[in-house]
Amino acid sequence: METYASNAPTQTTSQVGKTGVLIVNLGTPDSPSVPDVRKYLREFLLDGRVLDIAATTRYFLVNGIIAPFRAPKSAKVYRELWTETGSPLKYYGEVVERELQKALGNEYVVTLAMRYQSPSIDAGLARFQRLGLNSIIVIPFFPQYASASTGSVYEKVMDIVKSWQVIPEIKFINRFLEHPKFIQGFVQNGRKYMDTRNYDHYLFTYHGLPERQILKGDVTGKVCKLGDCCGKLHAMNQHCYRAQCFETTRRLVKELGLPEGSYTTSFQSRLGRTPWIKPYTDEVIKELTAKGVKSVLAFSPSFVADCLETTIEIGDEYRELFEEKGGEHWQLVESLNDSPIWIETLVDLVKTA
Ligand SMILES: C=CC1=C(C)c2cc3[nH]c(cc4nc(cc5[nH]c(cc1n2)c(C)c5CCC(=O)O)C(CCC(=O)O)=C4C)c(C)c3C=C
Ligand SMILES: [Fe+2]
Ligand SMILES: [Fe+2]
Repeated sequence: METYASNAPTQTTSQVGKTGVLIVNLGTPDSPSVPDVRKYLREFLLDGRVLDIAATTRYFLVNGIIAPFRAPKSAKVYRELWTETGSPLKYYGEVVERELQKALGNEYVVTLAMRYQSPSIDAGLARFQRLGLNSIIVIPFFPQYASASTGSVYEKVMDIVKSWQVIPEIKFINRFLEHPKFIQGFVQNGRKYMDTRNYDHYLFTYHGLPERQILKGDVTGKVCKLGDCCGKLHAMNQHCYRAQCFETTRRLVKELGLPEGSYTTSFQSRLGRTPWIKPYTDEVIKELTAKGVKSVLAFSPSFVADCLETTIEIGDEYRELFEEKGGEHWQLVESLNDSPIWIETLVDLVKTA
């Protein structure tokens, strides 16, 4: 068979013609030690798509303030998250890598990468280059598109392959919130709790973003006002992350059969003093408890694997706030992790790419 990269060092004819599938999640520290967490935060927050401010201010802020002061605090929380298999984000990534490889068979080479820290996107793509694969499918593990997540993965991949002599066909999966099996995965997990008790309210809490990042994505400058306009996803606001989150909730609510008024969409994890997209999860929790809500089932559909933002922020910190304000029963629905339906979702995404 013809190969396009005949000088690739470990290429074998048996690999030629295969498709590389690069599954990419955000990344996590190598360990919960302060130096490793600092290294992770530095790489993450020096990304101009994540902290989208002037480069000199970003360097000053990250190196002078965030890395020295936030790293010890974050490391403490990462120690609570860490299990005997390490960081859940990475552990589930590795299981999914194996399961997806099994499900796809030997026409495909599946490789896990992290946008920050390890295993790196450089290493994953170098593997594909050595094997002389014909095409690559990149699946960022973010159900909704955001410049800070999916956009950053695209930029990194393009930055690496730009120096290759032969750039194979590359397909990027932009988002998958509409995929019925992705929705069904969260529905299955949620039903496990709904079958055993009733909840006063259902919360769909997504990773937040600075408002300016959403507004920069509106090329017309006229469509997104960060208000009710994001409530419906249509041709003109396709790239609005906030609108994509509301659409995700709409689909989940439909499948779960939740009545109007029994659920809320909110945004968590804000950092810094600039405005982030609203409503803020902590404020919603205070409003709900003030209205007498005693039990909440919380979904986190911007994450496909449990991580610091789900297990600790939603599972522990928001629970504490809820109970402090008079709430009685707070339950986090686990993420898709290594569930068979998540593997089936990925198989579909690959086969239809
Ligand atoms: C400006 C800051 C941040 C933006 C913008 C941002 C966007 C964003 N992040 C995720 C997914 C994850 N983020 C995680 C952790 C995390 N996020 C930020 C900041 C921004 N994220 C920080 C500083 C951290 C580290 C933890 C901390 O110190 O608080 C994680 C968890 C990783 C883990 O190890 O478990 C995920 C996942 C998305 C999808 C997103 C844009 C939509
Ligand atoms: Fe984040
Ligand atoms: Fe919007």
